[in-house]
Amino acid sequence: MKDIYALCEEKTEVSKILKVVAKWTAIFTIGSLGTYYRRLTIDQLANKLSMNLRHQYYKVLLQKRISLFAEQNSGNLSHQLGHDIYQISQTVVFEFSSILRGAAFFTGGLGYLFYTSVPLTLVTILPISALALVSKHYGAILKKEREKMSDISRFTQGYTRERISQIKTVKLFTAEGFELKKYKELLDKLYGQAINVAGYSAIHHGLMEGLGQNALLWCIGYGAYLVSIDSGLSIGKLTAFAMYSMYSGLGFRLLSTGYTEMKKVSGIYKLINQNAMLPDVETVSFDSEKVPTSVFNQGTPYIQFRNLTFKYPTRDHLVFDNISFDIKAGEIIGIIGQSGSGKSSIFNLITHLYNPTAGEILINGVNILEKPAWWPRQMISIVSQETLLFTGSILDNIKYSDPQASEEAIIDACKKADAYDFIMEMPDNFNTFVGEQGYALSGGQKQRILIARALLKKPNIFLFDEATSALDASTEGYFQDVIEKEFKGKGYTVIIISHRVRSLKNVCDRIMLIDEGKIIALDTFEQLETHPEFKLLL
Ligand SMILES: Nc1ncnc2c1ncn2[C@@H]1O[C@H](COP(=O)(O)OP(=O)(O)OP(=O)(O)O)[C@@H](O)[C@H]1O
Repeated sequence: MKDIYALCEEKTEVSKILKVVAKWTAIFTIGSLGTYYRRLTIDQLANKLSMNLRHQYYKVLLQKRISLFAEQNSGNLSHQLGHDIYQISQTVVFEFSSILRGAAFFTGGLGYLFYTSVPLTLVTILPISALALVSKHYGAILKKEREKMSDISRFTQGYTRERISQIKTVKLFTAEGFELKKYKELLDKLYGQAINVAGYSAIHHGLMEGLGQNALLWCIGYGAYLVSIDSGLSIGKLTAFAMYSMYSGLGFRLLSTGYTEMKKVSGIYKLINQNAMLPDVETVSFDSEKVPTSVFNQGTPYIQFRNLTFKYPTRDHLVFDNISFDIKAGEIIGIIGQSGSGKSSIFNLITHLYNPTAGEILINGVNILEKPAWWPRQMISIVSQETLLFTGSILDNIKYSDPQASEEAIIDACKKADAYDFIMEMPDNFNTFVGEQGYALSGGQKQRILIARALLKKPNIFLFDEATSALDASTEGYFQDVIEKEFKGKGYTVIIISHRVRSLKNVCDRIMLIDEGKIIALDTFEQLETHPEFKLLL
């Protein structure tokens, strides 16, 4: 750039000025093209990184045991998966490139400054060093404050996400006013923290700008003095010096902003990494591995619980303390017991959603706890109050259990589940949209679709957890017929949890009576009638 500054040293011919300006116009144009490609490449890189990280993190989350999801707010996890990872990727890629540019500007500029005038450089460096200290100090404070803001923001987002997904409950409790007030409180908290962050950020930027400008002023002032005492520094050199000190300043600012931003996302990354590293993982079948046929070759599955002790990870209370029982191949078993006695926990264990503290669970003699978690789940279909429908069409929901299922198989499953007729009466038949969690359907319709979905999977073991609670008496009768017609003696082992004890009488081979985690009896309905605990449930 010497030739540009030389123009300022003395009177120069217009043609020479034009030549120099034309040369530098070309250089700057190439530079701007470089900027275009740099931005494009960086953007592409950032987006690619974000996609890859999201994909990886989703994969990690899908491998976590269900207990992680019980402990964490789902809004929090999806915020991390979406917003947080995007922010990390953008920051890392953009700031890394900024840091590289900053380092080039800073070291190149500084080198030139020392080369031009050592004393002037030292005078200029003083405020820049102060700038570095200020940046470090406020960078650390800002990081903490932003982390706090991020926590509040995450909580707020999770809170509203849950309320919106449960809008029916909010409305039925006429809690709109309460919710609005609560949201305002959360927003006020968020705003308060945002103001805190803004305050520190403003101080940081104000000081940086003030010190930066002073650095330039001191440089020019001292430079003018050096020119006035004929120290060998010309006006042209001083102009060049001022330009390069601005480059160094810009380089420094890029470095310091890059550092602050990297620190900011490192906090967010730490939280994500904490979740990712949680040890409670299970083996997931991403490649649709199959349970070896040898297990099926042994025929209809029989199930054995051996000396099983279990507690939920978040509780100290033992749900089961050393229980054992056998379910024979092809049996239809009913489970009854007071609320909280442990009925659903048996399903949670057979499906290996949770690990027992001690004992064994055997299916056809194979201890499922020694197998990957997907192993028993592949053999089991479960219909429960907790399994919900996804946003999408009826067909999407039914095919979820077997995306490759033929139309014939789908219709067959729907007919067996008594779902076919009502689906055909829907405005778009199988393509009817069911809304989030199946809002656009009645409770009974939802459950029939769930049963059709479970049937389509063609499992060996069926688990029904209060599956008939939303069905009317006639449909429930039909459901019992289905169980008898489709399951009894057809190579399935079936377990049904029900509060409607009498409804199990004709369907089940045996009934398991549980009380506070203890198996009181596992016998025929008639035999159970002698138990006082059984009478309480009738
Ligand atoms: N995810 C969980 N985390 C911690 N404790 C749980 C969890 N699920 C159930 N429990 C506790 O385990 C015990 C047994 O619960 P379980 O759901 O198995 O009972 P249940 O007989 O199916 O009850 P209900 O008939 O009311 O559905 C209860 O004390 C319950 O509070």
